[in-house]
Amino acid sequence: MDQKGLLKSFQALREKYGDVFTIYLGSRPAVILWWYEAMKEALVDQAEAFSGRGHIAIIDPVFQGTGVVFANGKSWKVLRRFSVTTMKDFGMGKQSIEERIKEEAQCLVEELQKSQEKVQAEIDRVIGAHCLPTLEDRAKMPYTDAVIHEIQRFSDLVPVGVPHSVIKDTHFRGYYLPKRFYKYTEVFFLFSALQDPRHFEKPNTFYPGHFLDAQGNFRKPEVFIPFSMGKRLCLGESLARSELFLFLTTLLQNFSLGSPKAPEDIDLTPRENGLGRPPTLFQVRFLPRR
Ligand code: HEM
Repeated sequence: MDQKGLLKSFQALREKYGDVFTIYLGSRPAVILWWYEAMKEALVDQAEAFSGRGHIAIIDPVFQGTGVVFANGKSWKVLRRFSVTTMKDFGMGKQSIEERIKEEAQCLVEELQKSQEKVQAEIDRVIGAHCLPTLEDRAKMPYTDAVIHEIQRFSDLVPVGVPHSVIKDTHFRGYYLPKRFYKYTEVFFLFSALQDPRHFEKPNTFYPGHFLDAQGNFRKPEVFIPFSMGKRLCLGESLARSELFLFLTTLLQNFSLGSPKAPEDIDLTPRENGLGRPPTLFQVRFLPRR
């Protein structure tokens, strides 16, 4: 295994052993499921069995199995129900949360406008006119929506997501995953589904067309699952999607983004860091548009 390029090592193993295989993280077995189809079979078709949360050795001492993300069993069910209700009470998806996000986005714009940074190069990606963007605009802005989805697809920040575990004896594609492994076996889901050449025409290129049909309407391929699926589906999906839309549109309404480097000189290769793919550090300049 290449410690600095675990994902490449996984890729090589997948080519040799197929879409379901086990690796050992130290002495702990971890089952890897590759591609959307395997993930769907586990997370949706056998949702209950795969709803356990895997144990991440470095995180366990901090959370000690508490908090909705890392809890298991009854406490997870209670916490998840509580979180969903609380988020609804906070107005998730309703006007109030939209207002709050817009206020935050506006504050960010004001902060950036205060700084007198000049740009060397600029990219004009203009959305909207003079009013503040609202969530209602999203349906009328298929290209913007496609760009946002393509940013998420292309960056594929955490391709392995958060590990799961099986909470009962489980048969999966001819393999047996016993419950007694519950505390010892992680199941990782490779979100590299986002780079699947069978579903995305140009998987290694930033291409918003992946999310547009021939008429330019927004379309979301079924395999686009950066928020996972099934019982552990990200609780913040709706909030995160609202934020991404309102922040990006508000920023681009007020600024053109520029880079001191020519576009062709910008290296988009992510820094591979363990199981994540954080982007390289970029210098970005914001040029006020008025
Ligand atoms: C672009 C932003 C985000 C992405 C891509 C993302 C992605 C994910 C993923 C992949 C998981 C693991 C799902 C699984 O175990 O199968 C997750 C879990 C979770 N996310 Fe997010 N998330 C985002 C933002 C947020 C935000 C803003 C919140 C809070 C408001 C949030 C709250 C949670 C919670 C509570 C869980 C644990 C759910 C559970 O274990 O039952 N996320 N997220």
